[in-house]
Amino acid sequence: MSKLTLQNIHIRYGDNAVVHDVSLTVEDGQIGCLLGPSGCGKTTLLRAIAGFEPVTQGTVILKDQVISAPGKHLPPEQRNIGMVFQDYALFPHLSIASNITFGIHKQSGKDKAQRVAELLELVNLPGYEKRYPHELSGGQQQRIALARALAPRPRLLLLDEPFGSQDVELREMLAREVRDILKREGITALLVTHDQHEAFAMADEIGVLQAGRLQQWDTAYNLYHKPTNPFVAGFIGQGALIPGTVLNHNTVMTLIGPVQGLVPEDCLTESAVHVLIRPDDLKLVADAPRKATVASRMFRGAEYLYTLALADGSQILALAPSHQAYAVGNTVCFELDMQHRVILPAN
Ligand SMILES: Nc1ncnc2c1ncn2[C@@H]1O[C@H](COP(=O)(O)OP(=O)(O)OP(=O)(O)O)[C@@H](O)[C@H]1O
Repeated sequence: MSKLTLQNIHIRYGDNAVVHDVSLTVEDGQIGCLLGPSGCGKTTLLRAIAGFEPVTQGTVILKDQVISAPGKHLPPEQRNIGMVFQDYALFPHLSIASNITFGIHKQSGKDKAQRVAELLELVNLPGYEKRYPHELSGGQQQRIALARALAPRPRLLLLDEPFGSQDVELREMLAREVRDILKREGITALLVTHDQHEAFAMADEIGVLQAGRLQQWDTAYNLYHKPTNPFVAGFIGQGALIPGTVLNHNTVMTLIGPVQGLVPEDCLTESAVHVLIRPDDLKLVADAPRKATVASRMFRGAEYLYTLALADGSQILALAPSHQAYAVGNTVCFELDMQHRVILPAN
């Protein structure tokens, strides 16, 4: 398996530039993910890596080999890259064994049968050789699609919204299962999704894309706890950015009082900043000087997620046990119990 490197990739469709200066590395045996809203260019990047779109500028390198660059384009069939799509596209009239061996027709019958048995074992469906796709659940069919993509021992596996057609509850579980399979095989992979739970469940590193630009390439933990810009702070997890003014290198004054945290070096005293407040940074209590009004609430089983309106109309989120319920319109008191210390420049 192989390391994947994208260096300063730009991609256009005619006059329309859709990917701007994207650079990233997925190390050998690691699982990377491109995460972002619809239309941000995720599939376009994946198609460029697979060789279905040329790059306008930049270089795609797979295991020390330049496979795409302006004026250089290795055809998709020579890249040895496997792909898994949302609709898994198994051939309905072929058995599971024939579906899996579809891409390895050069091997002998005995080698193929051995590879099929090995892959069915790997995806936890041993003995399914003679079945047909319609006899399998959606999740099982997706695992067969994975086995088919792995059959020719690709250098890299690309997965485009692979669990998009599954129930939300199933997706995270499948993502975990597929991660375990890829890790067992030591496969380098790049996943594309707009579902952050899927990304968290599967990837070692995640890139957040917005309008064709990579905003941050990092671990799930860092994206949540250390976002480097307002887009990532708002896109990953839940929370609100509230305005503040820098008091000193370690303190920002906000509407809900002073917040301690490392102020970015380029934010001078008295300059305007934003402070990220996640729902778990707030504790609702019986009495405290800080007050807000319940604007709305959502039942989450063990907890309610409250949207609270502050005096100036800005909103923050808070989690509280559901047995301790507050109605919409109620005034609540809260304390700050800052788990996150994210302060970002205001512009
Ligand atoms: N073949 C094409 N010709 C012209 N424009 C295209 C083509 N394919 C995609 N686009 C445009 O490029 C942009 C990026 O599309 P892309 O499919 O890469 O987004 P995406 O992030 O994968 O979205 P989604 O999550 O909805 O699949 C969009 O504005 C889209 O309309």
